Amino acid sequence: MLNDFGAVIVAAGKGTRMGTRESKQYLALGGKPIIVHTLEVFSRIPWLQEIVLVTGPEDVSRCQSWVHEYGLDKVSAVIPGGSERQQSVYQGIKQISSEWVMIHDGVRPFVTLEEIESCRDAAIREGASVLGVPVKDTIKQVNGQGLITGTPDRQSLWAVQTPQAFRLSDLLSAHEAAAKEGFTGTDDAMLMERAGHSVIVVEGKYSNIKITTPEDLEYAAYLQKRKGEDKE
Ligand SMILES: Nc1ccn([C@@H]2O[C@H](COP(=O)(O)OP(=O)(O)OP(=O)(O)O)[C@@H](O)[C@H]2O)c(=O)n1
Ligand SMILES: C[C@](O)(CO)[C@H](O)COP(=O)(O)O
Repeated sequence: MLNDFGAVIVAAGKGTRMGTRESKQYLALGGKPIIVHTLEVFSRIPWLQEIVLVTGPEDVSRCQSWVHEYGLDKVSAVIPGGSERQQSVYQGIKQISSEWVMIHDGVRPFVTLEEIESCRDAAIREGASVLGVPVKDTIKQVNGQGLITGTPDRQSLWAVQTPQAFRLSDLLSAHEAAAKEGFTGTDDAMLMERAGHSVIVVEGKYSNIKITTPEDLEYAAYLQKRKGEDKE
């Protein structure tokens, strides 16, 4: 099929910055695990062919049960990830059979269909795309002693989110090159940039938060409530 898309949802992290005993992607939000909310958003996308869910090795079976319990029929595989996000993504993309792939963090449950479609359209048009938002703060470069060493021009700074969308073959090669060179990046666009690809940023929304630290949970609860009210 032309321009067919799959998604890899990565959820194999330990949530060290959250500090809860249960990894953050399994914490309940409005009565359901955060990861289920994220999977539900992608499961409702009519043009998406397949979803690969990457979890911690010890969580594969409970995630498989949620896939059945919540009727997440687009999930084609639930597989174990690696110790770094990059390894988890690589394991996931090896299972994708579509021409294009979107990578999304399992802990970004508030992404909307509109944002996902903007990201998809930009990838088809430009070859690779990521969602992002202009930074609101002034950003400083600071050295190990706490001294400011620079203030980059804010006009050029964006906080990058997921999804990030790529041609599968390009992303596989970029991951393989990074692994060969021992490079670890914090997102997939970084690997594509290193491999010489142009990646376009599509303006998303500030509400597409990555649930990372305890204060994010309160904001997530607020966003979830607002989402429920919007549906009423
Ligand atoms: N080895 C890893 C590390 C991260 N992730 C996933 O990548 C996403 C973004 O990562 P982050 O928020 O950094 O999650 P954690 O690694 O779990 O958090 P921390 O860095 O605080 O430990 C999350 O959905 C996380 O589960 C993953 O699949 N495999
Ligand atoms: C991919 C990402 O969500 C973009 O903001 C982010 O880079 C993940 O990195 P983290 O530092 O592991 O949260």
